[in-house]
Amino acid sequence: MNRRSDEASTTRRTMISPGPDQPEQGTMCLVVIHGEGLGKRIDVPEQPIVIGRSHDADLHIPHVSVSRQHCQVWREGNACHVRDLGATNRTRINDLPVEHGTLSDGDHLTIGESILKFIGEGSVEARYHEEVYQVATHDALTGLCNRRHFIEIVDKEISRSLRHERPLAMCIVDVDLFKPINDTYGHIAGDGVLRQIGEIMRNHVRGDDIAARIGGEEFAVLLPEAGIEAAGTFAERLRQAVAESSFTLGDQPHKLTVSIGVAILGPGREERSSLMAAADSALYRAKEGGRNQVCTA
Ligand SMILES: Nc1nc2c(ncn2[C@@H]2O[C@H](COP(=O)(O)OP(=O)(O)OP(=O)(O)O)[C@@H](O)[C@H]2O)c(=O)[nH]1
Repeated sequence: MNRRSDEASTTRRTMISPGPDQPEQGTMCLVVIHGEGLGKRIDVPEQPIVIGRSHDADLHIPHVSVSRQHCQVWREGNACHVRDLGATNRTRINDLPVEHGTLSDGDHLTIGESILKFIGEGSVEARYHEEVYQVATHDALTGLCNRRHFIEIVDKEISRSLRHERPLAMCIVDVDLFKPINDTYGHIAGDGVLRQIGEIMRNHVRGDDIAARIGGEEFAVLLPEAGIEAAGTFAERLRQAVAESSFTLGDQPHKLTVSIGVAILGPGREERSSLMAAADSALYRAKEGGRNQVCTA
């Protein structure tokens, strides 16, 4: 028997994987592939949506080269239409300035110095961009929004609340005495605690509320349409839920608490920095007051 046929008779083939799952058919969308807003993605609906520098734009690109209301896009059947809204830097499709045009799969739409790629319906690429965007905007440990994404949402919600004269509240949540947990049980156990607190937060926010991990053991929740009373009630429920939970550390059940600072948008607090500073100083008072409590600004 020659060597070649010997190998052939003993070689086994192992199927490691049948291949990727059948990708879901994505809807048509635009993804920022260059410049400010990198990774942002927006579906193209039938109702026109606005891309621009304004916080009110459906796709907000905060860069000086982008006009406040730069262009509109909408779908009609399988076609994606674009209309320039009189932008100083005219909207371009595949680098040609347009007043009105349609996009085909893979076309580039230039908005100021940002370039968006159009991905037609059913393209596998849409899913890839969704996953990249998810990674870029979420915290890997807890799955909540990351700080950068949270800040973008806060800016947008502040602008919406001021325009419509609607309430907006922010809670900053800090784990009490977390350092001793790390020191006693190690960082991996500490990470497990953060993950569990993230899960409790996810179970408590609803609708349009946004929960985020904004620092090591610091979390935040933005509550659109909530005044001080509603936000305080939410924060108290969250505080209780954490206090009533059991955390396993070193194979033993443990109790943990959080302190929460709450602030609402209002005079002197009409910017992200002042709103966050107010929630932060309320949190400081909660810590000073003995922890495991909610303080409002
Ligand atoms: N396991 C883990 N620990 C982290 C992470 N980020 C920050 N920390 C730790 O979080 C701890 C924060 O401790 P401090 O800010 O001193 O506060 P504290 O012990 O929680 O006390 P109070 O806030 O006053 O109640 C530090 O030990 C950091 O090392 C993380 O991602 N994972």
